Formats: sequence, C-alpha cells, structure tokens
Amino acid sequence: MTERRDPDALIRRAGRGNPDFDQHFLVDDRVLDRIPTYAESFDRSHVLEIGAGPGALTDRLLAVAERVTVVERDPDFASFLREEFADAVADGALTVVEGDALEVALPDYTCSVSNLPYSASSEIAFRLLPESKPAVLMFQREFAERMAASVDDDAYGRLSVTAQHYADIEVVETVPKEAFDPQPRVASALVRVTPRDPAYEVEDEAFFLDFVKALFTQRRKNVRNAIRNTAHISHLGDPEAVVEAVDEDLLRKRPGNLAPETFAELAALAAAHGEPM
Ligand SMILES: C[S@@+](CC[C@H](N)C(=O)[O-])C[C@H]1O[C@@H](n2cnc3c(N)ncnc32)[C@H](O)[C@@H]1O
Repeated sequence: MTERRDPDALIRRAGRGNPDFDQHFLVDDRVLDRIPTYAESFDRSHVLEIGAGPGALTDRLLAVAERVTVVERDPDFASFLREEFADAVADGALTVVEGDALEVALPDYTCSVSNLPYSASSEIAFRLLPESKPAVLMFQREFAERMAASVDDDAYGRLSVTAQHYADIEVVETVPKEAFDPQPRVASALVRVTPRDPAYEVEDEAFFLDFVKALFTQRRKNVRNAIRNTAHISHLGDPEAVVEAVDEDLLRKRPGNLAPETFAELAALAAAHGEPM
C-alpha cells in the first residue's frame, strides 16, 4: 500500500480542531488504517464520509474507493480538503460538499464510513439508517453499545430497537480517547451497520417507531401501565382496548425486557384495537 498521509501533519497544515465544534480528529494510524477494512464486504465504489476534518480518514478511503464524497460543515476544513486533495478533486475521485450533514442532499453513495460529530451523531445516524446502505460509523462508546445491544443486555433500549429495525448493528472496535486530538472526554467505538429487513412485519412503520418510543418512556413499568400511560405519545385513541387485546403474561412484563419482534406484535394489536389517531 502507498504511504498514507500523516494525520498529525494534516492537522498542522489544516489547523487544530475545536472541541466546541465537534472536532476531535483521529491521529492513531493503526485505527485509521483499520477503519476501511471493516467495510471490506461492502460495495465501496462510492463512499460517503460525514465530517472529514483535515482528511486523514478521507485519505485512507480514497485508497480503497473509486469515489468519495465528503460532507464537512466547517468552511475552513472544506477549503483545506479541496486544496490538500486537489488532484483527487480534479480527477473526480473526491467531491467536497460544504454543509450540514443534516441538511444537504446526500449523493447516491454505496456505503458510508465516518467518524461522526458526536453532538449530532444520533440525528445523522437516523438520517442514514433509513437509506438502507451499509456503513461503518464511529460513535461515543456508550451510544454504540446501546445501538448494538440485545434484549438481555443492560444497554438494551429504544435506541437498540429502532436502530436494529433497519440493520444488523455490531460494535467492531472500541477506540480509546488517546487516539484523538484533541481528546474527547469519553471512549469511542466503531459500529458496522449491515442493512436488512427486520425479522418481523410492520404495517405502519411510523406508528411502530412511535409505539416503541412511547413504551420505553416507561421501561420499568409493566406493559399494561406503559400502554395506558403513553397514549399521548403513541397517539392511541383507545389504549384500554389494546390492554384488553393483549395476553396477560405479556401485560405483566416490562418494556425493557421485550424483544423487537414482541414490540412488533404489540404494535400490530395496538394498531388494530387502539384507534391510532
Ligand atoms: C469527530 S470529527 C472527525 C474528523 C475526521 N473524519 C477524523 O476522523 O479525524 C467530526 C467532523 O465533523 C464536522 N462536523 C460537525 N458537525 C457537522 C455537521 N452537522 N455536518 C457535517 N460535518 C460536521 C466537524 O467540523 C469535524 O470536522
């Protein structure tokens, strides 16, 4: 492999990151070199990178992808990237989009590989997940673990059910804060996102996601009370009719102990009996 750009030298040329703008740049070469390998099984012909900063990851993505599109909100880093990677821009391998990843139109990419800005990582993840494209994404470690958690894990919750509605989610590597400059306060983790249909049928996706959100606001109550107490969030006109339609054993469980497919069963009963508004 050709020598990749030194991340510290890129930061010296581009300017240091400002933590107030979510700018924690990866400086550990081994982590940077490994990230594209987690996307080896994906179609890497057009990679989308959200938040490129001084471009250390961009450099590694250009080595394996036919095309890379980066979205960078900071105008100084966007113009630095255009200069630093002028050859790749000129031959069409790199497109630099200056703007907010929550607002710009996304290109027709094949997979996303990104070290996300943490304050917007949840919103960006839930912009990418419904696109049904594979991804390798860096999050705060705790967030990554909640995304990937199974029903028996302590970290299991609304985030696990909603993220796994769209894809298989696995934590492929935890990354210590020392791998960044400036260092964040907490550790990070890389998550691999492999889109697939859920193992259950959902007729009305928006209602299902609202219903899951509603029940998890009462994760330690039993399902009976959680359904009764959250009709304003799940928009149910008749929550009592749902309680009557649900099996007694299930009503005694807690939302935090229900597998995604059980949420789907409950949501179907709620949609059929609860007069969703
Ligand atoms: C955690 S840094 C990652 C930088 C680089 N990819 C790396 O790994 O070193 C996140 C980057 O996202 C940019 N950013 C922050 N909010 C953004 C947003 N809403 N849309 C696009 N980029 C954003 C920041 O300016 C920063 O360059």
